[in-house]
Amino acid sequence: MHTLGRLHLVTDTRPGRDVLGVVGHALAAGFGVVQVRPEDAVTDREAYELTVRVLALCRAAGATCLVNDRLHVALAAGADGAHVGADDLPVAAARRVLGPHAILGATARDPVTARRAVADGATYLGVGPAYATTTKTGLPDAIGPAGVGAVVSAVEVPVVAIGGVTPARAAELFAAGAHAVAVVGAMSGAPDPAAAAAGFAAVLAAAPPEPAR
Ligand SMILES: Cc1ncc(COP(=O)(O)OP(=O)(O)O)c(N)n1
Ligand SMILES: Cc1nc(C(=O)O)sc1CCOP(=O)(O)O
Ligand SMILES: [Mg+2]
Repeated sequence: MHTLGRLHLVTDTRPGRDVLGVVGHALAAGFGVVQVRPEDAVTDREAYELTVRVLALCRAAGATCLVNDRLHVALAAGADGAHVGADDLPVAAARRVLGPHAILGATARDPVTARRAVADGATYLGVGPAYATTTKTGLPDAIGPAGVGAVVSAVEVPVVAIGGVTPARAAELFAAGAHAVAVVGAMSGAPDPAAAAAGFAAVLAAAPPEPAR
């Protein structure tokens, strides 16, 4: 049984978004993980201050707080771990920076990359884009539930599906074996984030139990 939460909110620091408000709605609905993902234009000082505030909300809710890309921010703020991808520190280097116990996520879009990331020290994999997304540009084509399932079959660590995830699609991804889903736009762009969060929680409650691993 994997202990990582199964609903991940990834913060949206684009202008006009209510970052902390959305985090609050997600945590209240039972999201177990918040990943702080500052846009590139966000300074380290701002990223650190945001992480400290998100971490406090996570601690109060018993949730996990991760930081995307900026390992020094994760360490300085005392977050639970970090996430790296192809343009960030290599997984093995990130593991050396974070130490042996931190949660370390790595992006993997196929089974070969996934196995290598796990061998290098990743404790979970972010796999996508599951569906088309407008939140991040320059991504390859969507891999769909089947592509996510191919990675699930290749590794023992939890797979977190990301990219275009909505409540309806989350159900498909859980059925394909994803341990968790990670969400940006379906929460931060929702007219009613509390209702959106409740929708994700309802889908998780109805998901089939994971097979013992
Ligand atoms: C859960 C999860 N999966 C994938 C990503 C993407 O990380 P990366 O490929 O490094 O891209 P950026 O998010 O840094 O633009 C993620 N952040 N979280
Ligand atoms: C940050 C990110 N990484 C992806 C990947 O596939 O690696 S997809 C993505 C954006 C996800 O945003 P939304 O939930 O709004 O589609
Ligand atoms: Mg990255």
